[in-house]
Amino acid sequence: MDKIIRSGLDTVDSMSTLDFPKVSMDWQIYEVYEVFGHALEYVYVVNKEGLLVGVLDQATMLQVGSHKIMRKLVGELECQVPMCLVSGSSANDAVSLFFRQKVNEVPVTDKAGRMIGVLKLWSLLDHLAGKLGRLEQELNETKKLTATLETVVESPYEGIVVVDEKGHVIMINNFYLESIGFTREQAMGRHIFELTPHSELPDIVRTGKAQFGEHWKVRDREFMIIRAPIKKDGKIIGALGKTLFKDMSLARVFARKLTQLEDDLKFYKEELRKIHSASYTFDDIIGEGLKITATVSLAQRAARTASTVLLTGESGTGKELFAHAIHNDSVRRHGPFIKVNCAAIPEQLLESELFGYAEGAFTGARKGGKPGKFELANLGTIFLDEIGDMSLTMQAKLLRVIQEREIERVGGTQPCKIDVRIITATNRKLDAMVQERTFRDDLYYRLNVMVLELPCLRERPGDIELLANYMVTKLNRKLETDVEGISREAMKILQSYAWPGNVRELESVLERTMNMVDEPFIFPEHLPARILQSKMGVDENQSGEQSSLEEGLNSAEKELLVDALRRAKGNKVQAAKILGIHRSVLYRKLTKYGLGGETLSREL
Ligand SMILES: Nc1ncnc2c1ncn2[C@@H]1O[C@H](COP(=O)(O)OP(=O)(O)OP(=O)(O)O)[C@@H](O)[C@H]1O
Repeated sequence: MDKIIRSGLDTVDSMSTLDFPKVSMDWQIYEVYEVFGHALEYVYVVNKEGLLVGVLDQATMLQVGSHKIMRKLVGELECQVPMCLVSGSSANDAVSLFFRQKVNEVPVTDKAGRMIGVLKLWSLLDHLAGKLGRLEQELNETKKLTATLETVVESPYEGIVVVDEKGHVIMINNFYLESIGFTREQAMGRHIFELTPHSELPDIVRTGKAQFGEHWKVRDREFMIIRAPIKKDGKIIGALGKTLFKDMSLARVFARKLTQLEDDLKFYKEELRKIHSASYTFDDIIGEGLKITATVSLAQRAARTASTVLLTGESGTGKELFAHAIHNDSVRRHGPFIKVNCAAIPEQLLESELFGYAEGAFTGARKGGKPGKFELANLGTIFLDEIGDMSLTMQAKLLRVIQEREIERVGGTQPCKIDVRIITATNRKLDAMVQERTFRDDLYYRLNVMVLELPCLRERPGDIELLANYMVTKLNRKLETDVEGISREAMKILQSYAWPGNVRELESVLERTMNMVDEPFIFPEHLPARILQSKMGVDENQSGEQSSLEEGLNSAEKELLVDALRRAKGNKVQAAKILGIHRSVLYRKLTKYGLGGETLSREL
């Protein structure tokens, strides 16, 4: 008996995955579980404590005869089991009898007839019914999933094929079938090479490497496709081939859209970079006068250091231009250039604008907080324009930042180290403000490290012509105009004007004029009245020498005109070309020198 039980016990492990009911520990019974089939495949023998003491497999039972085993067991345990179990010639008969009678619980009594437990048989029918129910549910779910999958797979816009690990087609949609010219019956189960001889899906199965955006040509149609391995438990069990677009024309539309989006992105990135970068260099600073050239050299020297720079000068003298140039000539040129106009931001906002704010710092504060200009300028330059307009409170905070080289967001708790070069500018007299105690002296001394005083335009009249011509070229680009230049007379007027608004005023006068003028040259009558008024002074101051020079120039010009007309045989368009001037300028000059009609014929 021991031997039988032991040999049976050896099978327990191999059966552990089967769906057996659990042995209840509080049953004082002997249990027999029927597992499957019409025979008792296994008999579990449980002792009074409910512990499994043995497993008898079918072979053992058939060999020995289950009724004998039962008898033996019963004998050993001194109990009786009903005759139905032990009377049959084989275990099969006994089980059949049970199922016919739909009996699955049999009382077990001792020799004295006292019931000592229940012999339980697991009913195969109940077991199967339960299993069937579960299977049906699983089947329904699988059907639903299959229907969903079919809808997805049957896309009218994409072809899909799936092969197993041997390269045989196990799934294919109609779009794909149409593309390769096969029916479903012909394709399913066939090796992919029989459908598309150059298919790379078997390679994907072999290498496990996906391919994306590959070009695929089949029967004069072109597609863009992806191929990907299908894995289960880390093992490659097949491969998927999928076209990405209905055809290449759609792919091209998509590619065009993508390129457009990329271009837009590039454009906006560039715009953002421009906003946060300095646009001008020292080459953009025009001027040959002593004062301006000396200031440029000093600025170039400042660019090579990390010191704070203070730019002073009247409005429009080019302070911002210099700040850009210094940044662009410094080691920080690849870092950001952030400009803050301290006068333009309301006092209560300036602190958060400069230092940022932490999340929840105030009602309406952005989630995650917001970095301030100092943080944005990290590793670059911050240009604090109109520093003289900063309140005393803010001056104190700025001083702290300059001294500590760290900032703390409004409402924040953590100071943050920054590496920023500071350039400040003002058109106010900071030293006088210090005397008046409207500007902190300690901050003034911190800012006053390298001071650049920009000359105003009236101090360098010699540069007006240079600047004006430079502006005409610059404005032609901006306004898309074709102004060739400024006439001598108009230039004289510009040079005699005081330019209280400095270079900015000169630029705006020329912009306004160029917008109005239809001719290639700017003449005095095109200039604004306030500028023209300065002409009076010039006329009065003109010397005899200047007049004779002008006369000389005029007669030389007249000669050139006549000569060109002669060479062009009187053709004015041709003559204008020879002179390199516009036709309308030629007409104007002909009128000026009285070279119209008969006079001209005589001259020629
Ligand atoms: N030397 C110069 N060469 C060429 N352009 C100049 C020069 N100086 C100034 N400009 C031009 O004049 C205009 C005004 O210059 P900018 O804004 O730098 O002056 P600003 O001193 O900073 O003025 P504000 O004090 O009003 O801020 C800009 O278009 C600038 O390019």
